[in-house]
Amino acid sequence: MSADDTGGRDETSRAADAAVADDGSTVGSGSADPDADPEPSPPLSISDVALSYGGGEPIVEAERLEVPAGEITALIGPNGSGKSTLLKAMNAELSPDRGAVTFDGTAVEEYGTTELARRLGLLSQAHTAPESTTVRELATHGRYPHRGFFEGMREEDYRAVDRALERVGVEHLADREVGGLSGGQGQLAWLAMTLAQETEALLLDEPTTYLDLHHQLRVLDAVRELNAEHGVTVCVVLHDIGQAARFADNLIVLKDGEPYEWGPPDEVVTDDLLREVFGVVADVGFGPEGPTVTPRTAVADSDDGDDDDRTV
Ligand SMILES: Nc1ncnc2c1ncn2[C@@H]1O[C@H](COP(=O)(O)OP(=O)(O)OP(=O)(O)O)[C@@H](O)[C@H]1O
Repeated sequence: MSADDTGGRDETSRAADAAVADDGSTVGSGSADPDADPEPSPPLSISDVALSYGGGEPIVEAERLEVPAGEITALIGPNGSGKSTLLKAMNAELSPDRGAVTFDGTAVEEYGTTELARRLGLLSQAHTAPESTTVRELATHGRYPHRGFFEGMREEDYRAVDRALERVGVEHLADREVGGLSGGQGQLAWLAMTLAQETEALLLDEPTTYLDLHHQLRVLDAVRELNAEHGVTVCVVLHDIGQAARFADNLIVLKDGEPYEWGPPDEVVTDDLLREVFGVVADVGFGPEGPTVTPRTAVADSDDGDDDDRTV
């Protein structure tokens, strides 16, 4: 699918407000039959958006993009191409200079902060918490949007925190202070906080950074599980293109702040794309789980992507 193709997806099939599922969780709309497919959470849509910091030159411009309802979409692109900036706009942290980002048909800025946080969870790259905060306390912060201002933790909040710690595999770190964690352990702790929010949609900015392969797969499995069990809509920034192609239902490729291509991985990932967008010569194959990518070498900086095959 090309960047300017509207895709014609039906935006009317939106889930009702989050309901309490059988296991007490509040993600998605739940279902009486555990074997039935969950009703998908709403989509995120971007139309005619220009994003900048402080009203300067646009960093991202996109006519139309969609993170489809109840599907996993990976946002990929070179360093500085605008992935985090786009995610910030999806979470109403950055107001568009033009156009709108909508979730469930409403511009994200029109939601109150707490209401949006109840429905949309963001794992950003910028983490700050007092060093003495324990992993469990951090995960507990994820429950604030679901509690009244003066309310303490309810039974369902404790259960949500336990579920998040378990999903991410950090129960054994629950009483450790975040200041004493390794980079990867810290990343998992912040992810547990985001999952404890139990939202209908998840925006994850490089959730696998710092993680060894086992933990990368564990995190992606946890996200896939949430998507399959609760229909959670996911937009995730990943740098490993092969991993993104295996994991996601759709890819959005950003280049220099503009959508270059979007659609299913087997349509999007080609050796031309890897060369022209990522500046790498790579072999692209097709396995049972979708495209496989074997990077060979970096294209020389002076190569403009024409027929010249020089490599560094
Ligand atoms: N707070 C900011 N103020 C001004 N410019 C910014 C700010 N944050 C990012 N930028 C600029 O916006 C552009 C896109 O940055 P962004 O972080 O969105 O890219 P990215 O694709 O997520 O990159 P990476 O893969 O390196 O994380 C870059 O040129 C960056 O320098």
